[in-house]
Amino acid sequence: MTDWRAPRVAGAVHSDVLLPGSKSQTNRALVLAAISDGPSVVRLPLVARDTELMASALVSLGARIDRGEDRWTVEPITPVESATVDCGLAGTVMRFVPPVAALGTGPVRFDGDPRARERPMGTTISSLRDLGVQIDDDGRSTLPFTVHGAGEVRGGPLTVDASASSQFVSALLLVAPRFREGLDLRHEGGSLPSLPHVAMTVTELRRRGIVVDESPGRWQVHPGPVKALDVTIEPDLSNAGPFVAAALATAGRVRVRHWPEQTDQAGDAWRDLAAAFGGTAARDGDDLVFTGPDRLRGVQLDLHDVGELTPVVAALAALADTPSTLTGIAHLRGHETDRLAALATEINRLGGRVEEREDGLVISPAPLHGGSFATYEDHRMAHAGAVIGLRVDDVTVENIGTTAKTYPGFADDWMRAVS
Ligand SMILES: O=C(O)C1=C[C@@H](OP(=O)(O)O)[C@@H](O)[C@H](O)C1
Ligand SMILES: C=C(OP(=O)(O)O)C(=O)O
Repeated sequence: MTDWRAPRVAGAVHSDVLLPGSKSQTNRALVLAAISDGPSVVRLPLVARDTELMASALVSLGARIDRGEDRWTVEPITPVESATVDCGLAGTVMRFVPPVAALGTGPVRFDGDPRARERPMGTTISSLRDLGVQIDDDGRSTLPFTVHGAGEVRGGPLTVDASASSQFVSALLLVAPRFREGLDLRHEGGSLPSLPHVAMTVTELRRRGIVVDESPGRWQVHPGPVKALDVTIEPDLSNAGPFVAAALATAGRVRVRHWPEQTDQAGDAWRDLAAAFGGTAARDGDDLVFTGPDRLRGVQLDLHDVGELTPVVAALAALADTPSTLTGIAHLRGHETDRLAALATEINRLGGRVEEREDGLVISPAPLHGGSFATYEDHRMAHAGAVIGLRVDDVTVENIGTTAKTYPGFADDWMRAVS
């Protein structure tokens, strides 16, 4: 646990940032490579706790991963007799890997960090059971559990409630081409969050030759081989958030290198979020340049589609000089921590005025003071603390090392960017 004094800046932040690869793209590329028809190459993968856990999980299921610098070669799974998978706190590992294990023949036991045992897993367990897969969970509907693969999964029609996490949908779609009948998946229940992440799943399947028919709340994945591919991972635009926020919070200017022209990443929404806070985002060649407003104003935003951006948005809102309302994000209570409770508690501890609502936060202007900002094993809470610390004296972010979940170099890159 390394507590870390967040750097306070006197003036505007001006900097260039080169971000590590996307967690969501890296972990999709690894899963698809592990079930594909030959060796795949993943270039510029994110190397961080969540992707290391994914790589280890797939290796324990029988894949081979040869890790060169900036280039991983993945040989697909050859079945193993049994395995154990450590999911850490990675939603993508705990939701994406059980359907892969269901294709195998031996028992695969899944567990993770203490908090992982509290994250929603019921839909993964019930959907695989509905497809005929045997799972032992001692009646808990959470981690730990054991998947007993029978060598194949029939697939076909399936209805799930994925209102707690889009990852329940993505997980099934990723492996569906390997089900005997493919999959005709419907979501029924509360509104499905994080739609860009589902779009990313569909894009990645199609790039590998899989036919996917889509209509709202329904995905039909045709069975067939997953073509091995040589892919390059985009920079992680969700992790661009704190740097974009540095420009917005200080009337600064931050250039994010290699921002893709077209992408499914949720973090692409930073272009609109910057405008909502009164800033600008302008393309300059391969890069996107964010400029902050003279006065940061509050925002009224429904973040249902891009929930993972909330902690940094909330930090900016706490620095704004008019009130903000953030809605559509009840599902954040099942993330790395209950992010609505954590943000309200920690911002209020620094003198803020945050009210927690059932599905969001109301954040009113208040003079903030220094203090300790707890992070609850949540990388994005650490980002939020760093952003607030730019404009408030003596903010200490507890356990900055938690950023290693998706961005091991965060603290160093932040110091460089803001000093
Ligand atoms: O599929 C993915 O890669 C992700 C989907 C989203 O999950 P939720 O739908 O649970 O928010 C997102 O928040 C998470 O960081 C990554
Ligand atoms: C919700 C997140 O992660 P996970 O993939 O563990 O769900 C996140 O990174 O904001």
